[in-house]
Amino acid sequence: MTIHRKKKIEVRNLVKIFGKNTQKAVSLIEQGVSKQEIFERTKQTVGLYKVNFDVYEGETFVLMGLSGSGKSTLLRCLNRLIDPSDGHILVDGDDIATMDDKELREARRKKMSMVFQGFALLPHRTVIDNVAFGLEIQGISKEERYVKAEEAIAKVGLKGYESSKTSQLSGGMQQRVGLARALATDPDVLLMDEAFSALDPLIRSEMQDELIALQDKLKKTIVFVSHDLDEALKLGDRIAIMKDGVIAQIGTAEEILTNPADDYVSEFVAGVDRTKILTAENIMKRPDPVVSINAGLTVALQLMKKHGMSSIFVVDPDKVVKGILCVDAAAPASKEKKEIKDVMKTDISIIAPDIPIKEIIPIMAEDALPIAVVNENKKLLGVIVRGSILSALAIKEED
Ligand SMILES: Nc1ncnc2c1ncn2[C@@H]1O[C@H](COP(=O)(O)OP(=O)(O)OP(=O)(O)O)[C@@H](O)[C@H]1O
Repeated sequence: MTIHRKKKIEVRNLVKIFGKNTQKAVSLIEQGVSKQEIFERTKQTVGLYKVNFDVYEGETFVLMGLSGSGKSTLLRCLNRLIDPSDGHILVDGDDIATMDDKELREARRKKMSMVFQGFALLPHRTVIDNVAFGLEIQGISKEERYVKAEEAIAKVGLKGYESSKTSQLSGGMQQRVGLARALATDPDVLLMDEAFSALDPLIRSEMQDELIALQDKLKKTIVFVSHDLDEALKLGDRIAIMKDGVIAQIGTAEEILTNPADDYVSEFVAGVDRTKILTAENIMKRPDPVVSINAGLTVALQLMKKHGMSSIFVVDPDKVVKGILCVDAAAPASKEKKEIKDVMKTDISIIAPDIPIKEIIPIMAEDALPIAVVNENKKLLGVIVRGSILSALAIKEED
């Protein structure tokens, strides 16, 4: 990643062994013995082994993996709901792993909140009491906690429901209460453990959209656990794929789909609809050569011949796309002393780099000419031809 951003969380060599004889288990892992065999031989469970990653400020980082891969253990180590066996968890440079109780309480109060699966609400209390509860246990005055609770309730769109009993609310609304409770303390970091897994698919998708919208405004650092790949791809700026307590790959959705680190990750992502995830930017080719609108048709024809192209994009001196020149039109026109601008096709397909393949396919079907990928100033960034889509989707061309 080239953008320079502040690291909010740095996890270093994190190990969690469930059981008493952690050293024995660690030495077996180091000999390459599998998690399953370690359990059979020692009754120790490897929860996490030498996990390393960073989460940047304002990022949504998703921990993803099959059941038992260690996602929840990892998330719970971040705020020490589970004590790690070894390693470091730096939040703003302070090591959560080595904090004493007082420091830990302080860090949890100021820095991190957790949103649980199944909401963990008090059913007979009202919405506002539930939201204020987190502040109450932190010893914040009644007046202040109700002001903050009101604010958090508004953020999650529950204004008007302050005095409803949570047991009377729908699942989606209950999860909003859980989210409001986590937001009430205004934490920098939100830890979300399968937060939407208990919701039915439609509500779940709605909550995902709302989290994305909320995150656009609040810009928290979010670590989100999910076993659902679609959810991970939708929410995560980056995703860590876990297997047997280790991280198999960390990357953006595009990186993981286009360049899976191993067979495990490949299998994991095999069923994903790539046309929804991969964008123009991921599949475009470099746009060279292009021809200047001020060049002659002979130059354009030579370029096309040299590079085996049947068409070429025409650009102005600022690299802004002006049209496309096809060899069929250029060849006869060059004999009539015409200029590029007289014969180029100006009605061309132009798309932004973040357009998913799903939306590019119909454009390509309508017009077989290459598509120009341009930035907001219409400068040419890349070119998409039929083959770019086919190879991105790993489809063999029949003819
Ligand atoms: N308290 C515990 N005592 C012993 N083993 C545990 C404990 N908690 C978790 N484990 C084991 O640690 C491993 C990782 O579990 P964890 O719950 O973190 O996985 P997960 O990826 O979150 O799975 P799920 O999606 O099912 O919640 C599993 O093998 C699990 O059995």
